Amino acid sequence: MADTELAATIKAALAAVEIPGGGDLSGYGGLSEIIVTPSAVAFAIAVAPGMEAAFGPAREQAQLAAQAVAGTRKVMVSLTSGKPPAGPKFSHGSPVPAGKQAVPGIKRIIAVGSGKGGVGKSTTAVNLALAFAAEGLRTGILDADLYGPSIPKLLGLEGRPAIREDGIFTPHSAFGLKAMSIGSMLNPDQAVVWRGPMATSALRQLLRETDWGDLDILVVDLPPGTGDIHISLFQQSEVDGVVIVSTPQELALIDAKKAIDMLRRMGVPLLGLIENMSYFIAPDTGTRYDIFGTGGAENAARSLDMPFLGAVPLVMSIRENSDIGQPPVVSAPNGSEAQAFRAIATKILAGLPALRG
Ligand SMILES: Nc1ncnc2c1ncn2[C@@H]1O[C@H](COP(=O)(O)OP(=O)(O)OP(=O)(O)O)[C@@H](O)[C@H]1O
Repeated sequence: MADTELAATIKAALAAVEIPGGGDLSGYGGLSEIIVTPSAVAFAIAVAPGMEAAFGPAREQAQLAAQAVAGTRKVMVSLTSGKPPAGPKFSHGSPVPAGKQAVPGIKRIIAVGSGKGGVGKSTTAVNLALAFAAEGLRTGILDADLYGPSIPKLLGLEGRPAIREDGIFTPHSAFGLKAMSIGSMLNPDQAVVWRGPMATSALRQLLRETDWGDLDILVVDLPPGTGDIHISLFQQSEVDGVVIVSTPQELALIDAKKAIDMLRRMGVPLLGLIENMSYFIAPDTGTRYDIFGTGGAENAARSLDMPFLGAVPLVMSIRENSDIGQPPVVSAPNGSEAQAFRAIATKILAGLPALRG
């Protein structure tokens, strides 16, 4: 069944779920969009404060009704309370929709995603965060790639984050960034097997139970693709925008397009596409080789009607310095790699709406 068809079938099935005060869930204004991904189905029921317990049975019935038609996909139904339901979909300038909560002290959140793994998403996230800090912004980075956390290595973080007496994490400090990663809480060789609810609750804790202080911007390094973590982050938090990293190959771009399509359907603002490992600079001669052709990601961005934010070359020094926890933006701030990341960061900042509150 196509995703849209499945969402419609689930919505129809929710007509059998009665809600407090009369009426059925299918026609209820607080029912969110039903998000269908290859492995999951998620939606939220927004209720007025104090009505959570009354809506509990409806949530359970909704879960069963959706699971009955969702096949092997995992169904996640969350009950959220806050502002009254309904109203326009999230967009800048409009109030925060029901269920989405700003993180106190953090003015802007941008997430870095990719269609497939290994395209340099985490490297980009770290260097963009450092470039924002170099612009004078108080910046944090959150490693939400719980299945393959690489921020500790990229920033050379050592040890576990301190935990205050009230259970709140104190983030690591690295090159002027505040940084949190589940990676610093695991043994180096520990295989991470997160089941969906565990992963989403771990993300919630890392984001909301960390003493970030006052930040102008928090960069979130997402897992590749789209899954539970994305759904949970975008449903629960006000994310100002997502940048997508892709390499120029056709296959990587196809995956990037799929992720972009899914994010659009979640109503997440897309800030633009970055092409990483775009071209190769020979270390001995400095000659540029367009090994994958040119303009692939730029054309893809145009066809997707989203900004192209810039290209980062494939350079040995990026890999070498990243592997030893010395990202180019701080280890060689005047080098061409650092300049490439800084130019992209400037473009992202120019495209962001004014600071919240
Ligand atoms: N522009 C670049 N030039 C050379 N090497 C790069 C470049 N960008 C990333 N790399 C290297 O490619 C590897 C993968 O990068 P990274 O971990 O950032 O990718 P990712 O997309 O976050 O991967 P994952 O799916 O594991 O999260 C790393 O070894 C990194 O140092």
